[in-house]
Amino acid sequence: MVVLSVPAEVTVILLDIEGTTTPIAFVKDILFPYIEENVKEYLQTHWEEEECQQDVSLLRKQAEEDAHLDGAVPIPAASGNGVDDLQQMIQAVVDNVCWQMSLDRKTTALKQLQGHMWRAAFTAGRMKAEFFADVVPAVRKWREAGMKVYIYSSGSVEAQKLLFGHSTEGDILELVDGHFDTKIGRKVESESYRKIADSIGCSTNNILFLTDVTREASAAEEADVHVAVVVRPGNAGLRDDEKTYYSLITSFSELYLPSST
Ligand SMILES: CSCCC(=O)C(=O)COP(=O)(O)O
Ligand SMILES: [Mg+2]
Repeated sequence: MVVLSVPAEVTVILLDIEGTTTPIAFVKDILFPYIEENVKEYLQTHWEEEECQQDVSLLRKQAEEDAHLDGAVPIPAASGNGVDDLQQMIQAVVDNVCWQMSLDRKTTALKQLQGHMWRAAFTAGRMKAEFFADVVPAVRKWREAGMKVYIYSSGSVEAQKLLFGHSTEGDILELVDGHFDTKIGRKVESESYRKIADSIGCSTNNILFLTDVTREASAAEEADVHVAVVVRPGNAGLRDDEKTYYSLITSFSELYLPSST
């Protein structure tokens, strides 16, 4: 088995979700289709609620910023002109959400609405999040060795908590010391990793970030965070130069903590 030694200065392990702790197939084949199939009904049922109106406002603001992009779908402001106007507005939000999802965009606005929609499915027990088999045993071991474990995903913090709270391994939320999402910044920007270190109260070089996406690894590394790229079944392939440059692991069990036996 390949073993990757964790540098002694590392005290925090920061984990990506999709493609790292959780199969991309679970996200692409279960979580995302749930949104596409249910968004219209969700909006029609929850439209009058404050939370739903906040989600729509954030999506509208994002749509304004996206206006210059090819195929962007605008969301008109409410004119208050009755049922037809409402149905048109809901359809515009649906089309905007589906357009963003077709590009796998990671905007905070999209991720916030998705999180709210998944809540009903997870809490009703209609959905359970999948984790790779090596994840929970490794995280337990790291924590026993004194490591802190944090999550940094484009999925909203609320959605992250749903996944960890309703997994095929049971409620594993207690294994996580804290969560970060794109509210702290995009995962492909190095400043986000500096802010995460500040928020945890450590230096960036105390963190080891595990992700499947090399653009995220590169941004983290630029901020002096240690990185390893996680290679899982179903993940996008890596170029040869990426395979040579990055430390690669195929299972969390390949990480060796000098402090553990
Ligand atoms: C709570 S994760 C839901 C999946 C998701 O929406 C997503 O965008 C995953 O992105 P990641 O940053 O974990 O690769
Ligand atoms: Mg990922």
